[in-house]
Amino acid sequence: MSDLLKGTNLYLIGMMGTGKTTVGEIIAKKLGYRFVDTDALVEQATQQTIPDIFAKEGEAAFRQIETQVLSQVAPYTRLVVATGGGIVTQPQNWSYLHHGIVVWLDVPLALLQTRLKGDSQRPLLQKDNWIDQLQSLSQQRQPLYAQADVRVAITAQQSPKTVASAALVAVHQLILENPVPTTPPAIKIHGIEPPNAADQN
Ligand SMILES: Nc1ncnc2c1ncn2[C@@H]1O[C@H](COP(=O)(O)OP(=O)(O)O)[C@@H](O)[C@H]1O
Ligand SMILES: O=C(O)C1=C[C@@H](OP(=O)(O)O)[C@@H](O)[C@H](O)C1
Ligand SMILES: [Mg+2]
Repeated sequence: MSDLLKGTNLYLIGMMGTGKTTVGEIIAKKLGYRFVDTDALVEQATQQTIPDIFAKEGEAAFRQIETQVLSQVAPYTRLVVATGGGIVTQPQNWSYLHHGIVVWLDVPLALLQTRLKGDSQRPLLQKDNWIDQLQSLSQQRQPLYAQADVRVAITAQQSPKTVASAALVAVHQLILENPVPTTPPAIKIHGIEPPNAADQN
């Protein structure tokens, strides 16, 4: 499986609470890839927690840092990247996400509510009507998550390990259908003929 991926990064997307951070680490171990989490990288870069960044600088500032972190991660290979749930909302982020294979962890709203009840680390949910907010964000983002290469539909019975296996099966299937090229395809720039692919080796 690792061979078929040829170092291509996996980006996990999905709503808060779908398990991107938890499952991403397991997938990375299974693949012999490194694991990174954009939220952790944002916290490392700013030396602030996510709740503090939202409180002191606001969501727009957080999104800018998130994009910067994503852009710095994208040139690396052999990574499983757990993203923050809102990464899909910034169109420029997609140019980085599409460097790799984008995997959507899709969890029913009711299950997300169970997992996120009492959470204090997700600033967007720190309000009395957090369930409405979760539902509204999920609805708004649905078409964005649907731009993923692969969707993994998750039920309450699936442990993180089972979800990781299901995600890898789905990615494997995708690669069998669309093999990752060994060399990038030649690009034609301003009418100049690309060199013969054989000459590039
Ligand atoms: N498959 C699963 N089964 C049960 N609990 C899970 C599963 N995946 C994640 N969780 C739990 O749900 C919560 C949110 O998981 P997390 O990995 O932080 O999600 P995300 O990074 O997508 O917001 C955590 O408490 C985690 O332990
Ligand atoms: O959905 C979102 O907008 C957010 C999701 C969080 O990450 P997780 O999806 O890992 O919880 C974190 O980036 C921040 O609180 C904003
Ligand atoms: Mg996370």
